Amino acid sequence: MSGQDQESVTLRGVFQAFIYWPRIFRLLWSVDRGMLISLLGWQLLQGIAPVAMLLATTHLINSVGESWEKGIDVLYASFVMFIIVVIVRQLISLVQGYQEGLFQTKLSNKINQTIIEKAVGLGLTEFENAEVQDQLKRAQQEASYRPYQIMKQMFSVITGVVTMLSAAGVLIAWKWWIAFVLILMPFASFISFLRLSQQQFEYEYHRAPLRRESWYWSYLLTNDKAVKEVRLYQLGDYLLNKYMDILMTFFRQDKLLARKRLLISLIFEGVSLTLTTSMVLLVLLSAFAKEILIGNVFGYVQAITLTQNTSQSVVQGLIQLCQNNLYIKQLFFFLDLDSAEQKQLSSARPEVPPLETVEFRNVTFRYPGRDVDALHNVSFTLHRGETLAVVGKNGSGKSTLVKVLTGLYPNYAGEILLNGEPLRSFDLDSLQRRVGVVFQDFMQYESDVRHNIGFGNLPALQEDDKIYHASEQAGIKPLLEAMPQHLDTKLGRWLAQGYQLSGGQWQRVAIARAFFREADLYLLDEPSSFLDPMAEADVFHKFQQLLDDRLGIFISHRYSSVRFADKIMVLDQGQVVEFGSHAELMAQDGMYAELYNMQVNAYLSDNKGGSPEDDNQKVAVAAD
Ligand SMILES: Nc1ncnc2c1ncn2[C@@H]1O[C@H](COP(=O)(O)OP(=O)(O)OP(=O)(O)O)[C@@H](O)[C@H]1O
Repeated sequence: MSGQDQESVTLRGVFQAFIYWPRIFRLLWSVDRGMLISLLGWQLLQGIAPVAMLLATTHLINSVGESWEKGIDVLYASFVMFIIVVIVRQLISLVQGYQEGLFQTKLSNKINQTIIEKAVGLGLTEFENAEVQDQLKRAQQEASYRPYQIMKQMFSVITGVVTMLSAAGVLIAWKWWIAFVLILMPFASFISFLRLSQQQFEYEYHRAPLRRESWYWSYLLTNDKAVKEVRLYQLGDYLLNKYMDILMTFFRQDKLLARKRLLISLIFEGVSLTLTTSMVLLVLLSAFAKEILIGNVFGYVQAITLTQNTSQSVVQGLIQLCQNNLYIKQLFFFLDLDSAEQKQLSSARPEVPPLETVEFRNVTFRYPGRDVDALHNVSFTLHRGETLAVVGKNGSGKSTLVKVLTGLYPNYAGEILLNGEPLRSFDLDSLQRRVGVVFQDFMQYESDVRHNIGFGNLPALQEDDKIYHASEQAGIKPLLEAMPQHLDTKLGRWLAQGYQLSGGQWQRVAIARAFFREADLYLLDEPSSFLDPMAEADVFHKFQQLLDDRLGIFISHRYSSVRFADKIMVLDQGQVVEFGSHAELMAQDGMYAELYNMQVNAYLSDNKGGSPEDDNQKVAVAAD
């Protein structure tokens, strides 16, 4: 973790975090300045209200005695004034509550939007980094309410100070030192409580990875995808225990803190109660000695408790402000993350022109934290109208090649050239608009068919003919036509009346999504892993047609499809070990020929005596 984070856990860091206040103010201001100003106004009035109540009550009680001499009108006048103060106070509180609720929602929406915008802007390597994920989690967890709390606490400190000073004013007129003691007393607890808050923050800070882990266990226990394995392997109790272990760790820490807080509170409450009761006794004795009126007994006792309570709440407010400072720092820390990858790719650059050639020139890429290259000196050239099949064992770098080519991992060495110009010199978005891709771990969107396919080309989302055309190319048009609401049929299990598809059908939807994009370059990463041999042959046939004047790269372990590609590249441990057409590679009798023959022989030995049908079909069945 960075030095900045460690620093925040010290007491000095608590105060240093006040530097974020101007930013918090700007944030609050940007949400709704009018509402912010009026909330501040209400808060000031709220601060004066208790003392106005106190004075009105004192006046009311004293007016009883006055009315004996001056008549009943004096009493009525005080009573009316009292009622007005009560009504105004209630009204202020209601209006303030209403506005606060609205403002809180607006603020929380704005912050969540800002966090998500930041997360979306991160590069893939950054996004896959566990530390960045922890920071995101910390920011998300605190963000929706901390800035609001800070604002509320600032307000309540202001209100508290106004109330405290006005209540103390009542006492100063009588005995100034009482006000002085009452105001200063709670400040003695400031450092102890602050340390406690700091400890709580430290616990919270280190909880981020554990929270993610606990979230994952609970996700496995409650998600419909995981439920089959969890049931069958009887993982339920084991996972639940893991989940509960984490929760219990949190609970033990919280309990320890709660005990400390109880102890400190007991000590300070004891001292403060002794002092306050002594002062109340002093008021009573003064009344007994006829130094003050009965109405003033009420006024002074109220002023003592009000001053004591408000100075205590001012101190509590300050402590919470300091504590929230620490949390808010996490939010800004995440928002200030320097996304090197995005910067590298998002500065103003020319658009990618229609693609004619794609060339890899000695491309090398290594994942962060790894000590071997996932791609090492990979070179090849592909022209418009050609298809390239990439084959190789598991972990040989095939999927990485797709991700590097689409700009998801920009930190590669060597050069990727588009029409002879470096990929890095182009605008990334414009490249991605020219690419249709099916990832190995393609998405299954819990939405309707229209969106599942339409996400491939959002501007054409409402163009039913085009969606049907893409679905035809992916071989699922008859399925869509048979669905109850056709393109508006919801897919998956999360939504009500969701229509669940088989693995292969989902994969074809993903293929339709890629085909729906009017792309120059299609990248299919094991697009037939879930498909039956007939479906696979059908999809590849359509793929070849689609690629008539475009570029296509597909990754497959099924040699029945691979053999028809114009070029075949064999990767082994990130390096190109063979390159050529099917015939050329078979003639070389190297790794490709070995893998190809292995699949054919496996099929043939399983089907001895069967009629010699289409060779393509045999290999397809043998594959995977
Ligand atoms: N996100 C990642 N972070 C770190 N290492 C990764 C990541 N993805 C893949 N790797 C590593 O990079 C290497 C190449 O992985 P890649 O997914 O490109 O292989 P592949 O040829 O597509 O394998 P498969 O046939 O199993 O799909 C592997 O050693 C893998 O462990």
